[in-house]
Amino acid sequence: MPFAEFDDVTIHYLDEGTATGPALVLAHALGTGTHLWDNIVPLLPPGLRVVRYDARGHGQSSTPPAPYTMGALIRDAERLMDHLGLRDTIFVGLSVGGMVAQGLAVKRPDLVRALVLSNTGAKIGTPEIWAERIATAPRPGGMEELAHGSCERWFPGAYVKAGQHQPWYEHLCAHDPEGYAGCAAAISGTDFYTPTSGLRIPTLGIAGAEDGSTPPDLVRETVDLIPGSQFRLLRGTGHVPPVDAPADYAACLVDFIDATGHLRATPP
Ligand SMILES: O=C(O)CC1=CCC(=O)O1
Repeated sequence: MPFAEFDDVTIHYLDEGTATGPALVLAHALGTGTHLWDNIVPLLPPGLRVVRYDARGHGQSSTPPAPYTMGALIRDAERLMDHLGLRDTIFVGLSVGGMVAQGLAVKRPDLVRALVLSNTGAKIGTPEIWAERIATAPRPGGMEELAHGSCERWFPGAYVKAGQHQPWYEHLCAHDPEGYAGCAAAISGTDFYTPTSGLRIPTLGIAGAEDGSTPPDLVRETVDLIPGSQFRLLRGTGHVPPVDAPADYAACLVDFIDATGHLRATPP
């Protein structure tokens, strides 16, 4: 199981596909992990190197004491990519992963040649919403309460009614409250409207029509900060389309990878 050890955190990652190919990096949402991408990776074109990782406080990465800053989450991605010798990648970030994507592209343009900002925003929620979740996470039954609310916001009603959300509900219930609260604090303190509006790289925004966390208008407003960006609205899905609409989601990625010429790019 690959791990990268840094001074304050150990990051678990998966490095798949063609080792010498141009790279795609996948950064997940709050309360999920590398498995968010399980249905997507097999649908990506051959020839790519596909790297995904667990954010600090998530999955098999370590959980430093909360709270975390967005700067720390960005630094983790940066250090992992340097550790793996990745440059000129397409960085796909979903939700908080999309915030990391924006910050990383501003900080280290050598690492990111194109961006997919999926179900995310330059700013997500309000300090009050995040303070409430940070207080709830460590309470007895707190993660269950958060898991319930998350599934309501993340998935279309019919998906929840049919019980298809159940594995994700259980995953969220079992999530380390410190890791959840730590990353929630990072989101709470982040407003990327100004830095993101300075980006000048190919960008695709992906939104789910039934996303109760980062609605389509927020995703569109965010990618509109970057001149020339594209926007795709996926119907019948919510906040985590790699889970409930993998074929449509992968098709968006494949079209974008084609349009950027990434597979024709010379690997680093
Ligand atoms: O938990 C949510 O409602 C949605 C969310 C915000 C940031 C993230 O990664 O997930």
